[in-house]
Amino acid sequence: MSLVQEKQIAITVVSRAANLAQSVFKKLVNAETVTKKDKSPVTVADYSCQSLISLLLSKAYPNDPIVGEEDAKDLRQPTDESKQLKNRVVDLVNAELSKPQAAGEADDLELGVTRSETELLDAIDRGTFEGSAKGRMWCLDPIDGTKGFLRGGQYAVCLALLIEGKVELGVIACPNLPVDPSKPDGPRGVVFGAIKGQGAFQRPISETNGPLSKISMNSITKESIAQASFCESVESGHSSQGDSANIAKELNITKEPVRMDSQAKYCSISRGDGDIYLRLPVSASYEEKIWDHAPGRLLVAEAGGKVTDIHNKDLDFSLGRTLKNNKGVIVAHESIHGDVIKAVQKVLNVA
Ligand SMILES: Nc1ncnc2c1ncn2[C@@H]1O[C@H](COP(=O)(O)O)[C@@H](OP(=O)(O)O)[C@H]1O
Ligand SMILES: [Mg+2]
Repeated sequence: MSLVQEKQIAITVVSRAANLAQSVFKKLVNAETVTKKDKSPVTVADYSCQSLISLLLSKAYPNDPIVGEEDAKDLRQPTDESKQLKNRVVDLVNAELSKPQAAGEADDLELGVTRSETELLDAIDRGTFEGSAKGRMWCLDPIDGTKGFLRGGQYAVCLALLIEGKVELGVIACPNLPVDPSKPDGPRGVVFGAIKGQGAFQRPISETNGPLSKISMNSITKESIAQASFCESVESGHSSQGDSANIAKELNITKEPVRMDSQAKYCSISRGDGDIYLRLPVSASYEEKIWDHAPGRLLVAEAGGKVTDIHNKDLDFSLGRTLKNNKGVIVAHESIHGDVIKAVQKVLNVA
């Protein structure tokens, strides 16, 4: 199967999951959110989107492993809370699966058919692959930016295909991002995608049969770097906002940072809504997760940007479920990435 066909499949499954997420968005009740051992929240939408995407992917690629953020352990507990959550997941996924195939959606996914509870829970657990430098694997973040999802901000459904440890295809759906950035109150919901060597594109999620438009980062030079705008996490625990302010000062950037949850940051700068994305380590021990960066990294690269860590090393997706050989993430247009790295290394006192 060609990467172009795989792209159509990835866009279809991610867009379906984005529809599902949108239907849950803001309607969550407490019983639909649980707190994981590491204290991060996980919602009925995280489980449902992982189930839906893993299930559809396994129709198209029964042998491909999936590295997904969630597992179904909590849904399999014999408590009332777990049962309630599980029933809601099954209902939501089946409601989306039962919608017939629309024009433009990929064939062979058996859309229009509901599934048993066992199939849907097993699909979630297909995401427990440990990662590999060999062969094919999919990398899935069913709801990236769960805190953004809960607070009514940005969130993203993120899927990437990796071959021999390299990202070959990436698709990200942002249900809450304006279709036209100049009309923040206009329609929302955009799907972004990229194939290695073939560019980056976007399309409204709802237009399953609509054209994909090519996107690119703003061209920016050393001379205009002071006019750049940068984005970072809303969560100060995910990226040091004090360090980013000092880096901005070092680059003579005066615009306030744009704070946004999820890989919507990669999407925004890929289409020129901003110029730089800084993710600066808060704790020395945290290892970035591959599903938080795989599709975003390809999207930016295909839109004219460069993505490295704070040591100017490429992100290495071949080492398991985390980027264990990288620290932080620095994203900027190729023409200014070197200058941004210099400022980052000066402020953080690293080389
Ligand atoms: N201490 C930390 N440093 C950096 N990232 C962290 C972190 N703790 C959690 N994260 C990750 O940050 C992601 C959200 O990124 P952002 O801050 O850009 O919105 C979370 O994804 P999920 O929301 O999918 O769990 C989670 O994987
Ligand atoms: Mg995430």
